[in-house]
Amino acid sequence: RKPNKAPLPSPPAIPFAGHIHLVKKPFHAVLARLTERHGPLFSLRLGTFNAVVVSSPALAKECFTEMDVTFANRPRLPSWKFLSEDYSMIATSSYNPHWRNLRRVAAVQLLSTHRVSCMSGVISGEVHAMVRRLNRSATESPRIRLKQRLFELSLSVLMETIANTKATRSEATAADTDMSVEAQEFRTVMDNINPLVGLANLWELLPIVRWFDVSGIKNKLLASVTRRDAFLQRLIDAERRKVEDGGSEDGKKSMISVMFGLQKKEPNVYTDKMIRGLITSLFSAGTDTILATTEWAMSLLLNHPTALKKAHAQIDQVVGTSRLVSSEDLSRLTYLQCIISETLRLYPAAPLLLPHQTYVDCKIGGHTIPSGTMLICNAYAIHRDPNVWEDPLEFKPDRFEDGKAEGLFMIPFGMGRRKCPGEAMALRTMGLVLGALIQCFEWDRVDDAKVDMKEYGEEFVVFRAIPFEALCKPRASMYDVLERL
Ligand code: HEM
Repeated sequence: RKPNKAPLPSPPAIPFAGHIHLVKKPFHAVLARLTERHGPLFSLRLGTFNAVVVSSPALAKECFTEMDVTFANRPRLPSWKFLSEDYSMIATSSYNPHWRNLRRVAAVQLLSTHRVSCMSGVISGEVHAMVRRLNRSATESPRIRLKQRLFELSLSVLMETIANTKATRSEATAADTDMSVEAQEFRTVMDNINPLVGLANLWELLPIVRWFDVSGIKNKLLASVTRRDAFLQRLIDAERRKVEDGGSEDGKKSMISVMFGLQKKEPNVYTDKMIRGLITSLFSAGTDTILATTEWAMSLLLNHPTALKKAHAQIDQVVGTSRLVSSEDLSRLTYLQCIISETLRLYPAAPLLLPHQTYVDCKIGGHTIPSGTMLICNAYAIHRDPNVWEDPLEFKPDRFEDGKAEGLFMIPFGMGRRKCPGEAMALRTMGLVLGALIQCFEWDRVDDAKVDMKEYGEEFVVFRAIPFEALCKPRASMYDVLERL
């Protein structure tokens, strides 16, 4: 590519403050609007961070293929110091041998496709439990909220696969909250942390806000971290006791016991700190992302009843009505997969991925980018690029049918070295839960109005601004299956 001597486009800045006036939630939407004005590559000064924002398939490919290593670092966001034991956890660590080791354990030992297949029975078990409780609630009162139920589901899938907690975990109640004691505890921790961190918070960006810290953000973060760590330490201790008592057979091993096995062989590499850090990262990265995507999918389906009917019909044809959707069915439920892809296109749970950073001077689009610059990749804008997608704002799962979208660029899980290692687990869980929700229940809007699709961006995940609410009726043809759950 030819060098580009022209300065990088940049919105008007305020002396000293840079572009702080542009920092608003949801930040991906602000950046998408700036892209319309300044093009797919522009720079921002966000307090102490110099950033470039990339919003086109070509530039994203350039950053995450040719320049993958160059951009494999993470910026040092102040909140990550407290949340991730001084930047030592997988999602926040710099690109170095320590990160490579964490990544190998996560991708190969804990979350590989093979491991996810081994965990399928456990994931299905949690989906069945959710459907059983939903059936009970819907029979009593058809008006259903899904957010807490989906959080309970994603947390219990992680608790079960990470720490085999079935025997000790409390039962979620059938009431509308449908949250176990553990889910309520972890939700509180996440709700306390989420609004305080991420790129759209002045505390992250401006040292002066941190020095005075009038809202006491640092102390709030530290208090939440103490609570989070106590929750996770209890899981680790309980699993250690079980392993000492003999543990489970290979295929059914929890992630913690897999790591204890590694620790036995190489105690200096697989330290307690490393195990605790990995567990923390998986819980933080895996719960809200699965919850948000499934909630978006259900909202889109309620606004597009034809797609919902088509998914129903395929599930009835492939699975029938005498049993629930299973992992083995997922590859044949092609339309369900199209729905999940189209949801991830329109509402990627982490619309700006996680921020990257270059550790050397480099070039993007021919422009020189100095070492230490933060890279923000706007997957949300890329997924809605009219040059790539026909009717980009429309929900059209059919566009993915029969490989029609092959070659069209989307990166809901990121790309390159720092790509999400939880993709296989997320897709398996979302396929099973969405498949079961469609198979077992009739869904309808609570009134004639379409489901409001307003977004609410916190931390790095974008949720529905108004929690999903719908009328839910068990399908008569599934009564027998639901009774047996
Ligand atoms: C719909 C569900 C999910 C979505 C959309 C998603 C998306 C992402 C994205 C965009 C990133 C950042 C990639 C980058 O920096 O370029 C990421 C990182 C990560 N995700 Fe996920 N994720 C999901 C579920 C999960 C699950 C279930 C787990 C594990 C249980 C997980 C674990 C991680 C970890 C550990 C990282 C950090 C990787 C690193 O920095 O090396 N994610 N995810």
